[in-house]
Formats: sequence, structure tokens, C-alpha cells
Amino acid sequence: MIRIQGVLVSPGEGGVYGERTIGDYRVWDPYRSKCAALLLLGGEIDLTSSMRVLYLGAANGTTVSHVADYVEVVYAVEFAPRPMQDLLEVCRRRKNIIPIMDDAGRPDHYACMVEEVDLVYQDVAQPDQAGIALKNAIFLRPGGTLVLMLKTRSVDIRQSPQDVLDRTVEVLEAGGLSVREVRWLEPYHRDHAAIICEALK
Ligand SMILES: C[S@@+](CC[C@H](N)C(=O)[O-])C[C@H]1O[C@@H](n2cnc3c(N)ncnc32)[C@H](O)[C@@H]1O
Repeated sequence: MIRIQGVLVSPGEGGVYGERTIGDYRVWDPYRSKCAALLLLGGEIDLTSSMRVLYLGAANGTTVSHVADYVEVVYAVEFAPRPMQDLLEVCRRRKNIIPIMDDAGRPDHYACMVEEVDLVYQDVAQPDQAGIALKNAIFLRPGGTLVLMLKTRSVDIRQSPQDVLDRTVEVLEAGGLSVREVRWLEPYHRDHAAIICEALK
């Protein structure tokens, strides 16, 4: 990943959310993007030019746009109409983003549109985040990576964030994923953790 003057950037043209630019690079804001936070905190995920990514919870395309600056193609799933309108604007300038308006909990709806991918990235703030991730793991190539951005408060506000994280890791492993790394995203995102998993080879 590229850093300039100590900040994370992506090599794309055209601002998307009022971000700063340095030359031809867009500054990738860790307070706006959990993916940037994970990378700045030392999380080990690849984003390279030959990669295909399935992105669940695309919202208005803030993080999707940066990911698309690095990879070959991003299948971007979002079910809410308003952010999807903004995402479509982002897609006009970035032809390697395929927008899919659907429920990430129903991968059977978009299976016909999505190829095998190297990375599933999920940021959906739903009670059943682990279940949604496992359903979408069917798109992963053998040995591919799944990153679940866990919003613990969306799962259960009464349990401690650590208990929610531990339980989520258990569910993912019982579902056949191997959890490689877990990282809290403070100070950028409170009570959020990134869970990085690998599919079986
Ligand atoms: C926290 S926001 C995502 C922010 C975005 N990942 C970014 O960094 O730019 C969560 C998004 O997930 C979407 N979402 C939640 N549940 C979903 C589901 N089941 N299927 C598709 N999108 C979903 C919401 O509409 C919202 O736009």
C-alpha cells in the first residue's frame, strides 16, 4: 500500500468524498474508512492490481473507491437506495466497480453476476454479521481472504465488545474459515474490530 508524507493514499483520479489529494494520489482517511484504519494499524491484507473483490455494505462508495484504485474489479453490494445513488456516481468514473443493489444476506440473488474472488470484504453493521460472512464465503477462491469489519454494538449491545468478538470468531471458525488476525480499530472506530480469515486451500 502506498504512503506519502506518512499518510495512506490510493492512486486514483477524481475526488469522491472531499478527500485531500497529494499529486495524483487521494488521501485515504482512516476515520472515514475502516479498511484504511486496519491498514494503518498494521493489519495484513493485500490489495493488488490482479485482485477481484466482493465488497458487502458498499454504502456511498467511500472505501469502495479506494479499494477500486488498487484492484482489478470490485463487486459492490448495497441494499439501501440512497447510498446506492451516490455509489452509482462513483461508478461513472471507476469502471472497475460493479454495483449490485441487493441484500448481502441473499448471495443466491447475485451469484450469477459475481466471479470467484480473492477477497470478500464485509462492513454491514447487522446482528448476524458472521452468518452473512459465511454465506458469502462461497465466492472465495481456495486460500482467499475474508475481512469482517465487526460492529459489536450491532450484534448485541448488552454483551461486552470482547465477548461479541470472541463469539463471532467461534462462529466463523465453526463455519470453516480460519481466523488469521483480529484487530480492534481504536482510535479510529470505537467498538469495531477487523477479523481477517482465510478460506481452506
Ligand atoms: C457502515 S456502512 C458501510 C460503509 C462503507 N463500507 C465505507 O467504508 O465506505 C454499512 C452499509 O451497509 C449497508 N447494509 C447493511 N446491511 C446490508 C445488507 N444486508 N445488504 C447490503 N447492504 C447492507 C447499509 O445500508 C450501509 O450503507
